[in-house]
Amino acid sequence: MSEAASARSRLAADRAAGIAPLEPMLRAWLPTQRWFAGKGRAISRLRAVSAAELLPPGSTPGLLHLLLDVDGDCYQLLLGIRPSPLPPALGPALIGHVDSGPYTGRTVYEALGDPRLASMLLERLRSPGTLGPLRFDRDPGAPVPAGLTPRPLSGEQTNSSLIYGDSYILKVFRRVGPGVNPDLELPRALAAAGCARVPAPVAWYEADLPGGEPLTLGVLQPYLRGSDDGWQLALRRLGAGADFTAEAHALGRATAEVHSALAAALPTLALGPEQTARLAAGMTARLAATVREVPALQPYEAGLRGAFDALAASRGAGVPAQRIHGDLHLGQTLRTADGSWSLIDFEGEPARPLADRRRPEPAVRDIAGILRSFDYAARSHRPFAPAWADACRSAFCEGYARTTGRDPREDPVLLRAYETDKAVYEARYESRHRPDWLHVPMAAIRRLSEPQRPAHRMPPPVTPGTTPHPKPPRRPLA
Ligand SMILES: Nc1ncnc2c1ncn2[C@@H]1O[C@H](COP(=O)(O)OP(=O)(O)O)[C@@H](O)[C@H]1O
Ligand SMILES: O=P(O)(O)O[C@H]1O[C@H](CO)[C@@H](O[C@H]2O[C@H](CO)[C@@H](O)[C@H](O)[C@H]2O)[C@H](O)[C@H]1O
Repeated sequence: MSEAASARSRLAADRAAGIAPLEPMLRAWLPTQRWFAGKGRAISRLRAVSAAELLPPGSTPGLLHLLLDVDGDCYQLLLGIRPSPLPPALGPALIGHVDSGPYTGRTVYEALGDPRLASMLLERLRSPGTLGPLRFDRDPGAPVPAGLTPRPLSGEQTNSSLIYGDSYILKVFRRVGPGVNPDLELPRALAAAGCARVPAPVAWYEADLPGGEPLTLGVLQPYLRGSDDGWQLALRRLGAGADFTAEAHALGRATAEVHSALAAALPTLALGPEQTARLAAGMTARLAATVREVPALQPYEAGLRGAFDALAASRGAGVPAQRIHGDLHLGQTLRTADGSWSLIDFEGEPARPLADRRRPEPAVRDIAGILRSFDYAARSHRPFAPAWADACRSAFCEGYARTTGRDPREDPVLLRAYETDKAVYEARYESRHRPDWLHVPMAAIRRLSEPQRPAHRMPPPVTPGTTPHPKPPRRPLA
């Protein structure tokens, strides 16, 4: 680090203590952000964990990087600082005006909305090095061109992303914690193993804070221009009364390739009877907690528990466990312009502790996630299209088996336990975030709580492209 930069970082450390004048505006602004997890309750504690000036506030614009502890959760903020008033184009990014302390008379705003600051961030990622607690790194074999035009990604997401020149996408993680984020760790491991199913990180940045592991803050990876999100594609096909089994089959193969590469590249385990029983106990405990939160589940609790009891009782031999995606559903898949599938967003379920998300698990957890997604798609359609979902589920499993030699349906007890666990998770997710969608996991809950009958098993394999498909929708989606 240059002398000037080190002086700046010392100054920034002093300013971490001096951000007090920003506090009131941050308290008001944070709950308005999609990525802020503490909505619905007043913020009691807010303090800066670190501050680094990527551009000093004397420059116009200035760029301040903050890690904020908000009631025990750590958030990453990138704040632009300019003299008032802001240019009109930055109006929507406004956070507030400062009237005391080191930034007196200036306006603070969300930096990712400012193309100049977004460009500056890319420049920083292009040249490895440190600035205060921040460490910028890149893959030396994948140089990123300068001067790419930035734009924020529109649409719902857990974090915040910027697209550069339609060639790269930078994900800025919002809620962060010590330990490498699997969304950096797994794609890097896959890239090193030569697996092309996942866009390979080309640059990333982390924070080194005293006394802990580094925190992953952002990852830059190639942007798959012109790709279709698997969820939207499935809905479009359903709406047109069209078949999706060829795609489901190919997605099964792609998922299996990713699983095989992860198993080869990273530690694996065989879960013995005790560990399997513990896994089942974890699912049972999640169910009990969810029943308390979503009373509609209560009549089905005993039936659902049966799936977990069966898992606990079923094991003589070990269940293979490995690193997995952890939150796989159709919205995490991209079909590229050449028709091949890629998987994205390896963060896992963001609400789970990082240590849990990094633990090896049976790969069937991911498979259950995709199978549930076909059901979601079919139930978003009017009329409900069960044959479409069944055919997709079969085609996916077949594609998976084609690559790994093992059809997930050969272990119905394990598959049912994971599908049940996912449906329970979805019931909680929907009741918290989209109550209008609760009926979708509830339908699965009813089905999965029934005693297992042979008829309950999935239909035999289909030849892709030959599925009976539903009629076009008669009325809009729910
Ligand atoms: N490499 C990529 N190429 C094209 N689009 C992408 C890529 N990575 C992410 N996206 C798009 O960005 C959206 C958000 O990405 P995601 O990793 O799911 O972020 P988050 O974890 O914040 O939800 C995805 O749904 C997808 O549409
Ligand atoms: O946004 P994330 O990727 O973190 O995932 C969360 O939100 C998903 C909805 O956006 C939710 O997925 C559920 O709904 C999908 C349709 O919108 C469906 O395809 C999935 O199968 C279903 O689980 C996901 O559960 C939640 O973690």
